[in-house]
Amino acid sequence: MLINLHFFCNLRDFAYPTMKERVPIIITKALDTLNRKNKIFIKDHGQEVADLVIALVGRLSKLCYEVKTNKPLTPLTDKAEDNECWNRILSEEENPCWFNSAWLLTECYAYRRIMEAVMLSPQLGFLDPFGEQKREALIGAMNAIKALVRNTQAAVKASIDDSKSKRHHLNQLMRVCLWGNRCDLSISAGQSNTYGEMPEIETLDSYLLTDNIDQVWNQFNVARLEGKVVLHVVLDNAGFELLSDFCLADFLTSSGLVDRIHFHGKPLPWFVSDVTPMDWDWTLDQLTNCEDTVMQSMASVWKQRLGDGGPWSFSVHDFWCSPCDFSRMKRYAPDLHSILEEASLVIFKGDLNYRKLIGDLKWPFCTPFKEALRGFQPAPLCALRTIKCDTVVGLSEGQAEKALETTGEDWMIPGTYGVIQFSS
Ligand SMILES: O=P(O)(O)OC[C@@]1(O)O[C@H](CO)[C@@H](O)[C@@H]1O
Ligand SMILES: [Mn+2]
Repeated sequence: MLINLHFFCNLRDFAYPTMKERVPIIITKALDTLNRKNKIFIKDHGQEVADLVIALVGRLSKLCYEVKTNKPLTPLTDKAEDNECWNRILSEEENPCWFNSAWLLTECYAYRRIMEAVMLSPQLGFLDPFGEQKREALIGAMNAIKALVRNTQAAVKASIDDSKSKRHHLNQLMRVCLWGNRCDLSISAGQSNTYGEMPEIETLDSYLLTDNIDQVWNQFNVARLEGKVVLHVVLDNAGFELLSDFCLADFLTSSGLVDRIHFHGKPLPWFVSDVTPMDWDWTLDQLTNCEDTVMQSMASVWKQRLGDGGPWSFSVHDFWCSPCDFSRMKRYAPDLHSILEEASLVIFKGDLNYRKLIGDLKWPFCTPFKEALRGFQPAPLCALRTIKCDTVVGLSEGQAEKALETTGEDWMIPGTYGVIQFSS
């Protein structure tokens, strides 16, 4: 059994610079944004709310100081639904503090404390400390999105009654969905890192370390023989990545490969870029109201599919914003686990979801993906993940060493490499 193989804040692990530098930068960027918009808050919401935002900024500065000076992790004091679960988990830790507790706990706790600071003033319920960054990122990605939407339409047309073409375009769009995960504001500590035009997807294949697309294709066909094909997508980042998820979903639905798709978002602003219900609605509104008629019509179809009785649906669950890795889902969120059990396939997007799939443990690189799941298998699942922290499994002998040699010691940090890993 793996013991003490969690990430802690020692100099060797990426956990250290994340907690020492990047999380304080992310908190500071959030409070700076709120400070800068004080006049807008007065204009839009009145002096009382603006004063509450000033108090919020004070709470965020205090949180930043606590992180930097390695203070104890304190129980949550807001009245949110997940408060009791969070405080139970914290109470199970022995003297938890920022630099001595497991990284997965402390990093998730940091984002939950940011939202505690907001939710302590119920009148600020409308506030997303990362909203401005996510909106700017989407607007900055509009050219790439215009190209992607057109490519998706062409893929659907080319795939009608042509299984070989369907297979080829699935391959393409799964890759776009994977590499779209590089666009994440937490790793860049808020610097927008969206693409201009999406680079030719094949040129990125040399960075794709595991490609289980054949098993994904096979799973769709096996599920088709058994009846309805139901896909669940556990979303990650808003902006370009969410559009790549929408386009993959559009292709799968329009080509008849999949009958129903359920998307899982986050109930709270999370790791800067993650998709909240507000991001979901705002993104669809941006596209249906933009001047580009192709995007407008595509997004209108998506909105119809999300309507009553449509084939698409969206929901959130507190568990996605808990510090629990997914092997604990059955115990901490049995309702969510049984929802996933209905799926023909569950796609998990991004790095944090991948860390939770494998317990954020320091596995040997060649550990089989299924072994690293440690029993978490509500349904056949596929991880689409660009590597942004120092753990990965399912590699073949020598791959990690080659990547290290080619790219240098930080090869696992900026999302340069990716994996498409399937387990059933
Ligand atoms: O889940 P995502 O959006 O792909 O990445 C989340 C992330 O940016 O945050 C953590 C480090 O701060 C890592 O898991 C990863 O770098
Ligand atoms: Mn994310």
